[in-house]
Amino acid sequence: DDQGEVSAVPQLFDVEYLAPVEIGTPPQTLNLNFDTGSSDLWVFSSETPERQQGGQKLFRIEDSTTARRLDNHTWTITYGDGSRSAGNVYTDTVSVGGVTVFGQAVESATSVSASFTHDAASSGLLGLAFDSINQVRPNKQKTFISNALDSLEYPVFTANLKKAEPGNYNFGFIDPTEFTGPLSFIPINATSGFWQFPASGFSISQPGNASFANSTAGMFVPIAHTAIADTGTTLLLLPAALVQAYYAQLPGAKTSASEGGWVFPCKATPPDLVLHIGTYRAVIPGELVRFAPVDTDDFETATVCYGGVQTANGLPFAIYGDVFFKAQFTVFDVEGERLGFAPK
Ligand SMILES: O=C(CCCl)NNC1=[NH+]CCN1
Repeated sequence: DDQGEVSAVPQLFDVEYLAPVEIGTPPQTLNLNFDTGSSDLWVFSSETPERQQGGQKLFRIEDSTTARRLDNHTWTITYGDGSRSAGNVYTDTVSVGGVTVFGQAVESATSVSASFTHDAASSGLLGLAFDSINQVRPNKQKTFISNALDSLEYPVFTANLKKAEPGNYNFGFIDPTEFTGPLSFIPINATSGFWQFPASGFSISQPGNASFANSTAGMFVPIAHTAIADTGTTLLLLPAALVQAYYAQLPGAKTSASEGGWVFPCKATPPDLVLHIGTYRAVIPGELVRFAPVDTDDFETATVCYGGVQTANGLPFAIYGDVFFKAQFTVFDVEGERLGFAPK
């Protein structure tokens, strides 16, 4: 009964979290973006045009004695942020933190969009959503976690991301030292292929006063919404009405056309945001909302800061991205189709 742990290293301003993945024989280690919002494992490879490469470490297919071409199969994907990639399909041996899958579909990029080209640190993505939204055709392929599930001690994986320091993903076990208090589980709806769940609204609490969050003092704002748990998205993208009501509690907060979202004075301390998920109260500390400096490249000198909470524009659901996972330890219960949350 297998289990594994892998470090999740944040890139600048926690824009994404990369974890090492071993592919092929002998193993080639690539740092991939673990993405619970998609279901394809794709890599920059020896088939990626040089003009679309930007310094990424490549999967050298010809150097792997166990790589096998999946003939007449291709893939193409477009992510929620408009980034895209496409290519050919191989199967090979893939290991994450000691958990090994033989015959894993490894999607080789023959085309990537500019945002991937300009992201030198990421050699691709490892999808952790459900198989139904895998983009390989004519026959969909299974995700790493789907292939690994029967070999895991428990059919789960967990996310423990941190602000500006490495966190970790665990496969096959729940480490009780990574969270405080009891886990609170909610059922998810996997029909759309995502880790999708309902949330009922939010309340505000003053920083560092979580107990206040549960009192009547922190007025509950009943803006119900559907959300997906998505480690591949950087920010916490919520319904416009909810975001407006939250930033109304932060003096000087405003939307900026030039910055493309909500900004506020860096010297302000944003209130904690308490998201109501069933009976669970997910506290997002205000310091996570102070996401990045805008007018300089460090928080000490910047006067304008970009919010970690932004509007989920034109999407059919809210996206609980990395800002959420920096505050909440999360269990992805694949077999049980449940999410478990706990403070940490
Ligand atoms: O595509 C989404 C949103 C699904 Cl609605 N998340 N995953 C991701 N990977 C790269 C950019 N974003």
